[in-house]
Amino acid sequence: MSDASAHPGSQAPGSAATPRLAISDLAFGYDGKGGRMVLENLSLNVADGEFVAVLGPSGSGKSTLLRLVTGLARPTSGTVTLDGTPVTRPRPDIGMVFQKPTLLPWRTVRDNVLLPAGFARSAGPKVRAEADRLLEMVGLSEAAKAYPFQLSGGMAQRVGIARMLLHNPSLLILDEPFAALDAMTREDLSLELQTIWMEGRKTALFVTHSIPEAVLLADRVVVLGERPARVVADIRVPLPRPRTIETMSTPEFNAIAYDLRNLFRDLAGHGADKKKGAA
Ligand SMILES: Nc1ncnc2c1ncn2[C@@H]1O[C@H](COP(=O)(O)OP(=O)(O)OP(=O)(O)O)[C@@H](O)[C@H]1O
Repeated sequence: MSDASAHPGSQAPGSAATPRLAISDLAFGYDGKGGRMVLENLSLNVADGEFVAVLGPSGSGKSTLLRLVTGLARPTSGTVTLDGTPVTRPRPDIGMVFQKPTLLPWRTVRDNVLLPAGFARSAGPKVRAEADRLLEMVGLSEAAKAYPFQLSGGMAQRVGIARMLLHNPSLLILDEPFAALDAMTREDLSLELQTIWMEGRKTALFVTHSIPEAVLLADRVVVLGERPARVVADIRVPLPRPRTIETMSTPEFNAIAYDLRNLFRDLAGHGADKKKGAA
């Protein structure tokens, strides 16, 4: 099942195709070395321009992994390097989106997009123009002066995506960005994310609980095991791009989704009463 050796993104650091993002022998516990570890022996490489989805049982440490990759937390041991440089703090070339976009309620949509640049008053004209371009790209030009309470969940997440893109990051880190949305909006935004990723030639690491969403978007789906988590499977998704809603009804798509579903059943011990990590 594991396909780790077959893909350039899974080669060792320093090999012919040096990965953009190299996660090496990562360990992390919230209580330090003596406490119960969340991640252990976790290694994962992501190649330049690759879209990698991360699936795993609930509580296995997916969000924790993303916190380490973005520099919001430091590993107990092991390393995270981006373009050969250790990631030790949040940086402008790494853009992040979370399940809830955490918009400032007293600021307009436009100011929320401009938050990383210190709002409209302190941002220069170039950055303000970029915010307007991004708002147009995510279909929110007309809502630029609205406040977060006036937005639907999908609109709010679009603001979060535009904000993530303000400094044109080359690595996108997305933690269940569409989990709180209805099915149709979720599909629309997934395909918009694919466009943003393809047109911007970005690298993406994307956590989701949805097997179809992972297969629709990713070049590779990596699966984390139970806590302390490490990568237990690494599956290539060789479906042509751009993928569409129709892609989801092809036999190739369904075969990959089926394999992943079986893998999850194995991880959860087949029991109907056991918690499931993906749908
Ligand atoms: N700030 C924290 N302090 C202590 N323990 C934490 C903290 N944040 C998370 N944990 C624990 O670390 C483990 C991994 O949590 P994490 O949120 O990374 O998992 P996850 O795979 O993203 O979960 P889910 O799929 O449910 O979102 C869980 O057991 C959680 O209770």
